[in-house]
Amino acid sequence: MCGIIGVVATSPVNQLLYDGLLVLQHRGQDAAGIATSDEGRFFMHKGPGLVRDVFRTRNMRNLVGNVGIGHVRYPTAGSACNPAEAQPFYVNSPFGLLLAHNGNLTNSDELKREIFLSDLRHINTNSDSEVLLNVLAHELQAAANGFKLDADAVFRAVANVHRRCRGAYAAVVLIAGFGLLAFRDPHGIRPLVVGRNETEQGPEWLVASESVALDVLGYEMLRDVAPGEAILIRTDGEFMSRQCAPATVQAPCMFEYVYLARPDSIIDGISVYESRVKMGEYLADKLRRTHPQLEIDVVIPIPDSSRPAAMEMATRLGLPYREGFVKNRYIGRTFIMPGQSVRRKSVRQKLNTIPLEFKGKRVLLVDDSIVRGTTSREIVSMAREAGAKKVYLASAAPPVRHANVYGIDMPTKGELIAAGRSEEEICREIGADGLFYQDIDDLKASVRAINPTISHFETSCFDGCYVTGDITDEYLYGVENQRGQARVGDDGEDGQLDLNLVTSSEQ
Ligand SMILES: O=P(O)(O)OC[C@H]1O[C@H](OP(=O)(O)OP(=O)(O)O)[C@H](O)[C@@H]1O
Ligand SMILES: NC(=O)CC[C@H](N)C(=O)O
Ligand SMILES: [Mg+2]
Repeated sequence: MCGIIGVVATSPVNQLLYDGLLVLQHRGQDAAGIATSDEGRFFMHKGPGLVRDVFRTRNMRNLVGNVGIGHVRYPTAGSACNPAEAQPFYVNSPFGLLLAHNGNLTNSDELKREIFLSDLRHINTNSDSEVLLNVLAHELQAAANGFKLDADAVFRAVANVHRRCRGAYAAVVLIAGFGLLAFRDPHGIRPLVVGRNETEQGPEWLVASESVALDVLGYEMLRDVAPGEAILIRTDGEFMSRQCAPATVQAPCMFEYVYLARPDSIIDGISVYESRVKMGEYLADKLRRTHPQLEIDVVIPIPDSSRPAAMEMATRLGLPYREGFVKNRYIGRTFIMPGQSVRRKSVRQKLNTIPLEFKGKRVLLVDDSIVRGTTSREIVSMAREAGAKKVYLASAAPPVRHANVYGIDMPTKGELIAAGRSEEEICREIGADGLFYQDIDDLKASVRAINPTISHFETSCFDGCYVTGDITDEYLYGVENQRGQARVGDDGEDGQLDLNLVTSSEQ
């Protein structure tokens, strides 16, 4: 779940893209990049690290132009420490293209072979996003009418991308001298919204992973990009869109609502915050139903993402809500950090207890999800060290028992604390006195309560049902091996990349 952003404006966009990436930082902490376009010429700076570390004033000055795209990366293919896999990716032919991608292709190995053998294109990294760009490049070349590119050709090319690519992809693409293209896979697994800003010089358009970017940058939210849809904005501000997939079954990723997205975002008509509050409501009702005698003195959230659910649980159960853990705001999200040892260390560095809230009490700790158990193991023992009499743990999401192949880096079942374990065994493993999970149906109901028009969600990590229909055990086994090897040495490395590209503007 990387963060992507694209803009067509009437004035320079470098600062706007930087600010937008800062707002999307929670979606990827490993690398960042911005590319801009000015009169058919591309400018790009990208590298490993947080947005604030990757861009210096001199880099920003070089990013000229009124059109651009940006990316923050959380790798699901390749490795976190390879600077060559930072995005956007560039190909010079046809026309000059730059792409930023959120998601994960599930047939990238197959496509890579095909691209080499039939399309005569070379892929130089292990990133599936480079594959996506090359498929698009090939299809654009084939669809372009002679040397002239028009909107119809672009939409036909995206239709062929949908035909060839499997998995999850929300992408923004700069086409040199032509404009900004944005598209979402036929299931709409990863989010993408479009907004507009009226200026005296004409309309400006912004496409981003989450609506919070529109809010903060002063754009008015127009709508979500529909599953399978492509949006094309010419450099002069002309806006066009077309449905490019023959059949779509909308299935937004459930984990966006549980954890990934910011609570102040609205994805596919569902307020992330409201859905999390509902999760708390359903979980409180389940707890009362299944454990009517359980005595709890206080509800304590595990910051940050669990707060809305924890607060609602406390209200519903008629219990006090207390902030028992203080978070160091300068340490990023643990779950999306590369490498288990760094994740474990960061939980202790990030969270500290206020003993007063634990001493002699029966505490109910609430988290949004338990994935590898890194956070809960540490937190439960910290609560005991702080003097808690009983430590119960509730998870606003059901047990995560299956690998994710659509843009969340949990490719190996073995790393998931709930894989192959009963709830009692997980509870023992975590060291809690009781463990309470949300039911999958209640999770779905929590999200549907906000927007009943969406009937399907991508819930594979909870139920093992993969919406794209192409995921076999053999495939999952292959991914486990591949990712296991790629992650070795994911401990960070410096290496920034500047590109100052001259491209043709003769389209
Ligand atoms: O079981 P685990 O593998 O530890 O993963 C789950 C935990 O990771 C996330 O927190 P994170 O610290 O990433 O971010 P947050 O501050 O948004 O809660 C999530 O909110 C859980 O607390
Ligand atoms: N989490 C994502 O969206 C990752 C995008 C892409 N698969 C990469 O690894 O860079
Ligand atoms: Mg958390």
